[in-house]
Amino acid sequence: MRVLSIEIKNIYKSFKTHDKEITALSNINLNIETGDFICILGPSGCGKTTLLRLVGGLEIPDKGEIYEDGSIITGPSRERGFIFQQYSLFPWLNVLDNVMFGLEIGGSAKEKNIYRAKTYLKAVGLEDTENLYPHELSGGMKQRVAIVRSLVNKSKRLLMDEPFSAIDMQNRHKLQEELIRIWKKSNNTILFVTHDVDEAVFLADHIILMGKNPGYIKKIYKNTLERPRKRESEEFLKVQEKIIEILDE
Ligand SMILES: Nc1ncnc2c1ncn2[C@@H]1O[C@H](COP(=O)(O)OP(=O)(O)OP(=O)(O)O)[C@@H](O)[C@H]1O
Repeated sequence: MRVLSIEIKNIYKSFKTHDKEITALSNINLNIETGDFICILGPSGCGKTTLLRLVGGLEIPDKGEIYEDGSIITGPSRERGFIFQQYSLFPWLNVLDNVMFGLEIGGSAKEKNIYRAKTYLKAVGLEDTENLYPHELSGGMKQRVAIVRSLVNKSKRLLMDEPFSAIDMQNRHKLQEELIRIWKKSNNTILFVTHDVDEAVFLADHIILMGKNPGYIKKIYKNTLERPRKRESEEFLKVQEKIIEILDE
């Protein structure tokens, strides 16, 4: 049986600026099942980041509720690991300490966490970087460390806001493949904001297509392409075309 992980009910969110009020999101409803890979796709300003921040508990809705495992989200939690476009590592800590930040620092729990951290770092090809500092890493390596940090923190949900957009295409594709591998193993629920159709089609089970003024959900597209997905396949291109068509409507 599939279990609901996040339930978004009738959400409205606006922001006041010095001279006007902007409605960022209007009447958003969405059910996300445990283990689902969701991509949120839409034009600039349609409220993708706002929606992710609401789920993260970093913003409070004006109206409506968001539930996590049946309880209303009222603030941030370790259950939800946030990964931003801007690298969110502490520059004064090395890779291992960044990954371990916030975890128990004593006794057998520490030993276990170090073991977990090292195992995950190895899984994403970062086993030789434990003692390096963020400025010594590439953008892709920094995002891998941020993902590992969420996993070591046992976040059941990863909230990712255009995490690979500053990374060159070849490495971006590699990171997408790694993320799929990690996701399959962990059964995490992932919400991934992107403005890149190719990325959404490659990653998502469900693509949330948004429109703007004010931000709303245009369509929830169920992406049934078989995995591993091949960008050059006819089916992949067809889904891409379909998505672009809906966005342009
Ligand atoms: N803190 C804020 N104060 C005022 N307005 C805001 C704030 N955050 C977001 N907005 C406005 O809400 C709307 C949605 O913004 P949001 O960043 O969620 O969109 P987005 O789809 O993520 O855009 P992009 O793809 O450009 O990152 C925009 O009009 C934006 O200007």
